[in-house]
Amino acid sequence: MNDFCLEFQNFTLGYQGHAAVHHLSGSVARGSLTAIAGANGSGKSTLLKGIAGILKPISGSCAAHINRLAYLPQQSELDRTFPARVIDLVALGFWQRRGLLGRITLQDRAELTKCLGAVGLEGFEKRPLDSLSGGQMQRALFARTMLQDADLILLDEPFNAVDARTIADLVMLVKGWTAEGRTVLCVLHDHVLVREHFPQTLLLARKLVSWGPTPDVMTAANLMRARGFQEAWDERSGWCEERLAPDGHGHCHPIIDKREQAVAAHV
Ligand SMILES: Nc1ncnc2c1ncn2[C@@H]1O[C@H](COP(=O)(O)OP(=O)(O)OP(=O)(O)O)[C@@H](O)[C@H]1O
Repeated sequence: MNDFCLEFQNFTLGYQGHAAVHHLSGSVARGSLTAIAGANGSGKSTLLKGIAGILKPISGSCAAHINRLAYLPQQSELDRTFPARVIDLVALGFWQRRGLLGRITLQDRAELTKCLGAVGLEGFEKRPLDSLSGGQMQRALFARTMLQDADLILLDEPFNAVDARTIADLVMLVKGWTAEGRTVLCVLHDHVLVREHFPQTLLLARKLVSWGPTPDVMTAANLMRARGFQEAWDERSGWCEERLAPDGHGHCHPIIDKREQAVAAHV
């Protein structure tokens, strides 16, 4: 197997032909734990959606050398009013193995109970989802992720609005996954958490600012560069234009570049 789990080549993603992540190239090592950091609107969720295949690239590619992928979106994207119980949500983790209409075996049931125990939700099987606290919901989603038995796990702000104890428990689980050889990419806003627990960081400001070992990436200079790029990038000027090159191939042209250079020159 390839030592790399993901390989990006000029990977460019966006909406309605406008790029939100520009020309990303590089590789993610198998079994690595990477934080994806950046300001609001810097393209972090867009990147995860591109890796998960929910969003098709405008240009470039992302080669995933994996068997199974698990993607945990932001909680705000989930509908908790759906009349379902914890067991129904967590059992969805089996669908890649059993199919959507597949029967859950006794062994599956035991595995599910074990995963609920691992996230501290023993006995919660029959609780309706809308009765869970934010932290309990996040624990249930982590249990579902565990059941997916994926070799690439994408987490979008999994520690938002959960207390310190829940964060500590969930971080332990994530570290356990990478110890098992799984690769984890995690969108995070909390720089303290990033520095403390994530060996690798990818810092985005719609384009790549820096990527590598966390102490090398999370420097004051890089964070200032990221902020500078982001501030320069207002909604009007931030979009890429899809242009046709003379050979007829579409090309994503970041019209912000001159403004970025101007801002970067001042920081
Ligand atoms: N469905 C969509 N349609 C159009 N534009 C979108 C869509 N989703 C995101 N965008 C835009 O793409 C840009 C990047 O958004 P994205 O959600 O990836 O940022 P983010 O770094 O995850 O932000 P946050 O930290 O606020 O969650 C933003 O300008 C956003 O408004």
